[in-house]
Amino acid sequence: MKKIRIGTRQSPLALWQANKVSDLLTQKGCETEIVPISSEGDLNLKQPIYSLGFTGVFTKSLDIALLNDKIDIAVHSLKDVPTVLPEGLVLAAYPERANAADILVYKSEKIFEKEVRTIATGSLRRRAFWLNQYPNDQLVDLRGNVQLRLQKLLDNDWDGAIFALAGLDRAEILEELTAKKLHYKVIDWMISAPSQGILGVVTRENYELPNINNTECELKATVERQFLNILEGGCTAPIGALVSTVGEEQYHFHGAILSLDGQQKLEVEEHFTKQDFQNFGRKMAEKCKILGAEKMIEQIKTQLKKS
Ligand SMILES: NCc1[nH]cc(CCC(=O)O)c1CC(=O)O
Repeated sequence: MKKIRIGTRQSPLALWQANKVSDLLTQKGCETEIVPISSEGDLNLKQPIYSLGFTGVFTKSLDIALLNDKIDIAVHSLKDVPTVLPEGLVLAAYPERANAADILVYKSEKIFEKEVRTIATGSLRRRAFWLNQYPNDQLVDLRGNVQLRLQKLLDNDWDGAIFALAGLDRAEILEELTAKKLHYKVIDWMISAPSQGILGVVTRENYELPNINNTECELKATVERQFLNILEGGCTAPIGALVSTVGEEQYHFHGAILSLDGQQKLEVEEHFTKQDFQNFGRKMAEKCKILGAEKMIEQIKTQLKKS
């Protein structure tokens, strides 16, 4: 059998993820080769992500490598993968999900007593959720891979920054925080990004990938991404969605859309069973629309165009 060429971004987190998929394929008896490729989202760190002008800032160069047959599969953090893939490419496997939570990394326990905090994040969703909870806080933009972002937190006079627990865990940085005199806490009231923590493997449509899929992850990803796809319709909006397992073939959905300033929040929450998962993301998105989500999206689009 031919070697499977695994395309990945070059950040330590991306390489960890690619190696994870490589191990799974090796266990299936395949030979693999890691092919690092740089992405627009990694090269351009000056502009906020949403202002780069297209979705897929982290995935585009890997999509092109796939379509040009330079690689056989691309490994991504699924939350970076747009809900609609380029013609000819498909999501072929969802191998695992790490903890989906967002965490606050901070410098001092006094942060919780302050009246006004300065919090760094590059994510519209994290910013909006944070402002919803702490309307007086200052939010500053923060870009770069997780190592770079941690360094920027240390170099600046900010109180804290928000990260995906999965990212710090996989890049093996959680253990390093104490040595850097940093603390962290799960932000349990923040709804994570659709498919946060899930690994996604993209291939060409006709490519035969050995089975490394995890059907539980696929179910969760499908529901969360369907919710996102139907609500956002091609814009970048503060949207959270998380499916949790509550029993055998029993799940809980929690989703929300917020205004950019965090002042408005539409939240939906419901249980469902495996039998109903195919259309459940859509059902929850329609429920948000009835509550007024479309008007919020229009406002967000207008505000983002102006900024
Ligand atoms: N946009 C960057 C990105 N893409 C995926 C992760 C973390 C891993 C994951 O959520 O799967 C991160 C870092 C972060 O959000 O702090």
